[in-house]
Amino acid sequence: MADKEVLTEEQIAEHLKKIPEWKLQEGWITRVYKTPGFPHTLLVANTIGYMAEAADHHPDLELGYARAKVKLQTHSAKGITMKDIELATQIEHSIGWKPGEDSALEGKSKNWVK
Ligand SMILES: C[C@H](O)[C@H](O)[C@H]1CNC2=NC(N)=NC(=O)C2=N1
Repeated sequence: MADKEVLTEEQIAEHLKKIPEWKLQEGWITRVYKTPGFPHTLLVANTIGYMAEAADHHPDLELGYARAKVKLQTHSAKGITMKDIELATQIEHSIGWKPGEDSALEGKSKNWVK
């Protein structure tokens, strides 16, 4: 099945153009979210946990006081597959979401996750 095929470095680079904060690093695609502190770090971890469970595909997480590092690879395929690209894209959209300019919601302006 196509979603189990290991992607080449060139294919990965092409997909990462759409989520440019993600990098290929030693066989993983990775992203560091900087947070204003530990409570937000845990919110990030929980949001990612929910996505991972819904997807039945799971990243490694490294949590610090004000950072969450996310690492994805497909263990069963021993490489990066479309499962990793799709979950990274979903994580990026979920963590990066904020109400738009025309929204009724004000949203948090400062001290948020980057
Ligand atoms: C049965 C279950 O779906 C598999 O073991 C899944 C669970 N989550 C997984 N996550 C990741 N990153 N790689 C896998 O190979 C993997 N396998």
